[in-house]
Amino acid sequence: MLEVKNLHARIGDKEILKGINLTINDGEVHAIMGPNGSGKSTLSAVLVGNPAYEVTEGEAWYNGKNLLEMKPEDRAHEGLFLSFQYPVEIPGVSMTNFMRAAINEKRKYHGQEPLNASEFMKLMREKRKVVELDSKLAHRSVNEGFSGGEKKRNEIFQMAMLEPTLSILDETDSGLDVDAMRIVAEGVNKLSNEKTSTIVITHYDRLLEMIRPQFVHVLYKGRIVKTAGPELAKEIQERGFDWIKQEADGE
Ligand SMILES: Nc1ncnc2c1ncn2[C@@H]1O[C@H](COP(=O)(O)OP(=O)(O)OP(=O)(O)O)[C@@H](O)[C@H]1O
Repeated sequence: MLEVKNLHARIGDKEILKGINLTINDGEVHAIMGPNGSGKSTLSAVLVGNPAYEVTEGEAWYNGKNLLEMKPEDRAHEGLFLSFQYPVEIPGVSMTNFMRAAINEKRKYHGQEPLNASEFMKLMREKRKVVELDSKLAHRSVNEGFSGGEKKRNEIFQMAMLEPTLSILDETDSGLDVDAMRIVAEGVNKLSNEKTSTIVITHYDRLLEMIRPQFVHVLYKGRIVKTAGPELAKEIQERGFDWIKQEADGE
């Protein structure tokens, strides 16, 4: 699904990613943890093609394609999805129109006919049920005046609609309460299958208890310095990051 090799990236003259190596196979769920400022959000931004970051070295292959050479919108059309730490509000654009444009752009990219109004509404209804999104929210402007939890549910709804193959959920510091965490976790669990993969960026062991990743990575100073199973998240919760920092700095 995804193979990242020796990825280096910077913003301005500050190097943030300093050689990331990460392999994600179909059907796997990976968690990325790490102290504040270690580069977690930067990694997700670079993978989806945020132009603010410059890749200076390394490679990223996504289902056999050179991810770094693809335009950001094509990465999305190819099935990459990023859920933001802080979802944006788009006043005046209804969720329905927003999703219809997104779905039909993706269909066009794959040489498919656009969905007509009734096909689209049927899909909306189906997916709303999966993530238990209130129909009133679906008819309002994108995220406008939504509570934090409603924005999260809405993002998971967008994910359900777009059927990504690789989802990156950046939940670091997003201040999720227990209910919002459950929404994210249930959404990920319901939408996961053997052909999709997920990267969850989080500080919360609670979220990982619900999502159960097979791999937990620790990012520190722009590198993945430790990889283990879900027990690592528990250990970090109990012991913090200092011991991992010491191990990494001592090398
Ligand atoms: N636009 C920017 N301009 C300057 N520095 C930036 C910019 N974006 C990120 N950085 C810096 O890059 C480093 C890594 O930031 P990043 O947001 O990737 O960390 P993070 O691991 O996601 O942190 P957190 O856990 O606090 O969300 C930080 O030192 C940050 O200040």
